Amino acid sequence: MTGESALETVRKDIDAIDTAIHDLIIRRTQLVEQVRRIKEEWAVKIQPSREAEIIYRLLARHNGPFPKRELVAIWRLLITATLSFEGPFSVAVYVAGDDAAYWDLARDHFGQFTPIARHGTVRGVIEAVRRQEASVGVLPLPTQDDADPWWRHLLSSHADAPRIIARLPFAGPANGRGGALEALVICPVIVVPTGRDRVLIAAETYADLTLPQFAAALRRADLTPSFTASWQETEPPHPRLFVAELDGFVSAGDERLQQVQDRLGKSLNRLLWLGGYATPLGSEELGAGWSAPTVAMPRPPRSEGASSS
Ligand SMILES: O=C(O)C(=O)C[C@]1(C(=O)O)C=C[C@@H](O)C=C1
Repeated sequence: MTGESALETVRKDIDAIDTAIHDLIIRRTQLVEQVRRIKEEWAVKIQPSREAEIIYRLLARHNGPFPKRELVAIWRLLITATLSFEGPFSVAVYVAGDDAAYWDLARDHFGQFTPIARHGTVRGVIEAVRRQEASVGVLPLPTQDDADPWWRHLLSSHADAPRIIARLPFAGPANGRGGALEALVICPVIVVPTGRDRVLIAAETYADLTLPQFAAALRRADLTPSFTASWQETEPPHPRLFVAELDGFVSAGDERLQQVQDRLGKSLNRLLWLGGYATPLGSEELGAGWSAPTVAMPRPPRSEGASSS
């Protein structure tokens, strides 16, 4: 067989495979039509934990040279296409001036055809999600020295309040303008355990409670803070706020949170669950070719107002 006729034969096989993949996409969408009807009355359609589980499962069974990041990208597009088929789906993203780094992160995760609206302030993103003008919001990953930490605007016990649902990028840095930049996604939906989770909680105090004391109380209750930060509210009644990211799934009703509340007693005004995320894929899972960003949030320096763990 000549090279050209061999190529012809292989291309016929590729065409047959493309047809089979296409048929399966059509069948998958028919099933999603059932999901769409089940969710008809649901205000929020996105199920971030289910999305992560789909990708964890496929990556675990993957083999052969097809790159895992591209495999994830294909499924992200399938899932995002499905979401907009279930109901209107849009993204509010924080864009600081000309720097569209978070836009790129949002586009990589939610696809190039999902409507994305820019907001020049983190508050604008949160309000857009709260008013249901956007389905999800993309915000910078909190750091120790945020001048205006957005997580404090999420302190609400309201059932429909926006919560943290995902961390981006989910499958390692792509070719976006942000390089190793990371973000959190918010939406008024509650994540459920996937087996690979982190959650964020916030606390409010009017007492002399310090962040190291708060972090120590978490550890005494068998919780593992991987990031903590604090904020002194400038507006009356001037509470001091703490945020902590915890390793593993901890639900809002987890008895360990109750233990923290009991131990700190009156010095803790309230302890709130801010949501969580299925942990993004690490470089070892995705294969070589790029250097992984730190998967835990930046560790706080050992200084006043910060505790390391
Ligand atoms: O399983 C669901 O709830 C779906 O809506 C289907 C699906 C998918 O495409 O598999 C789409 C969107 C959700 O966020 C999760 C999964």
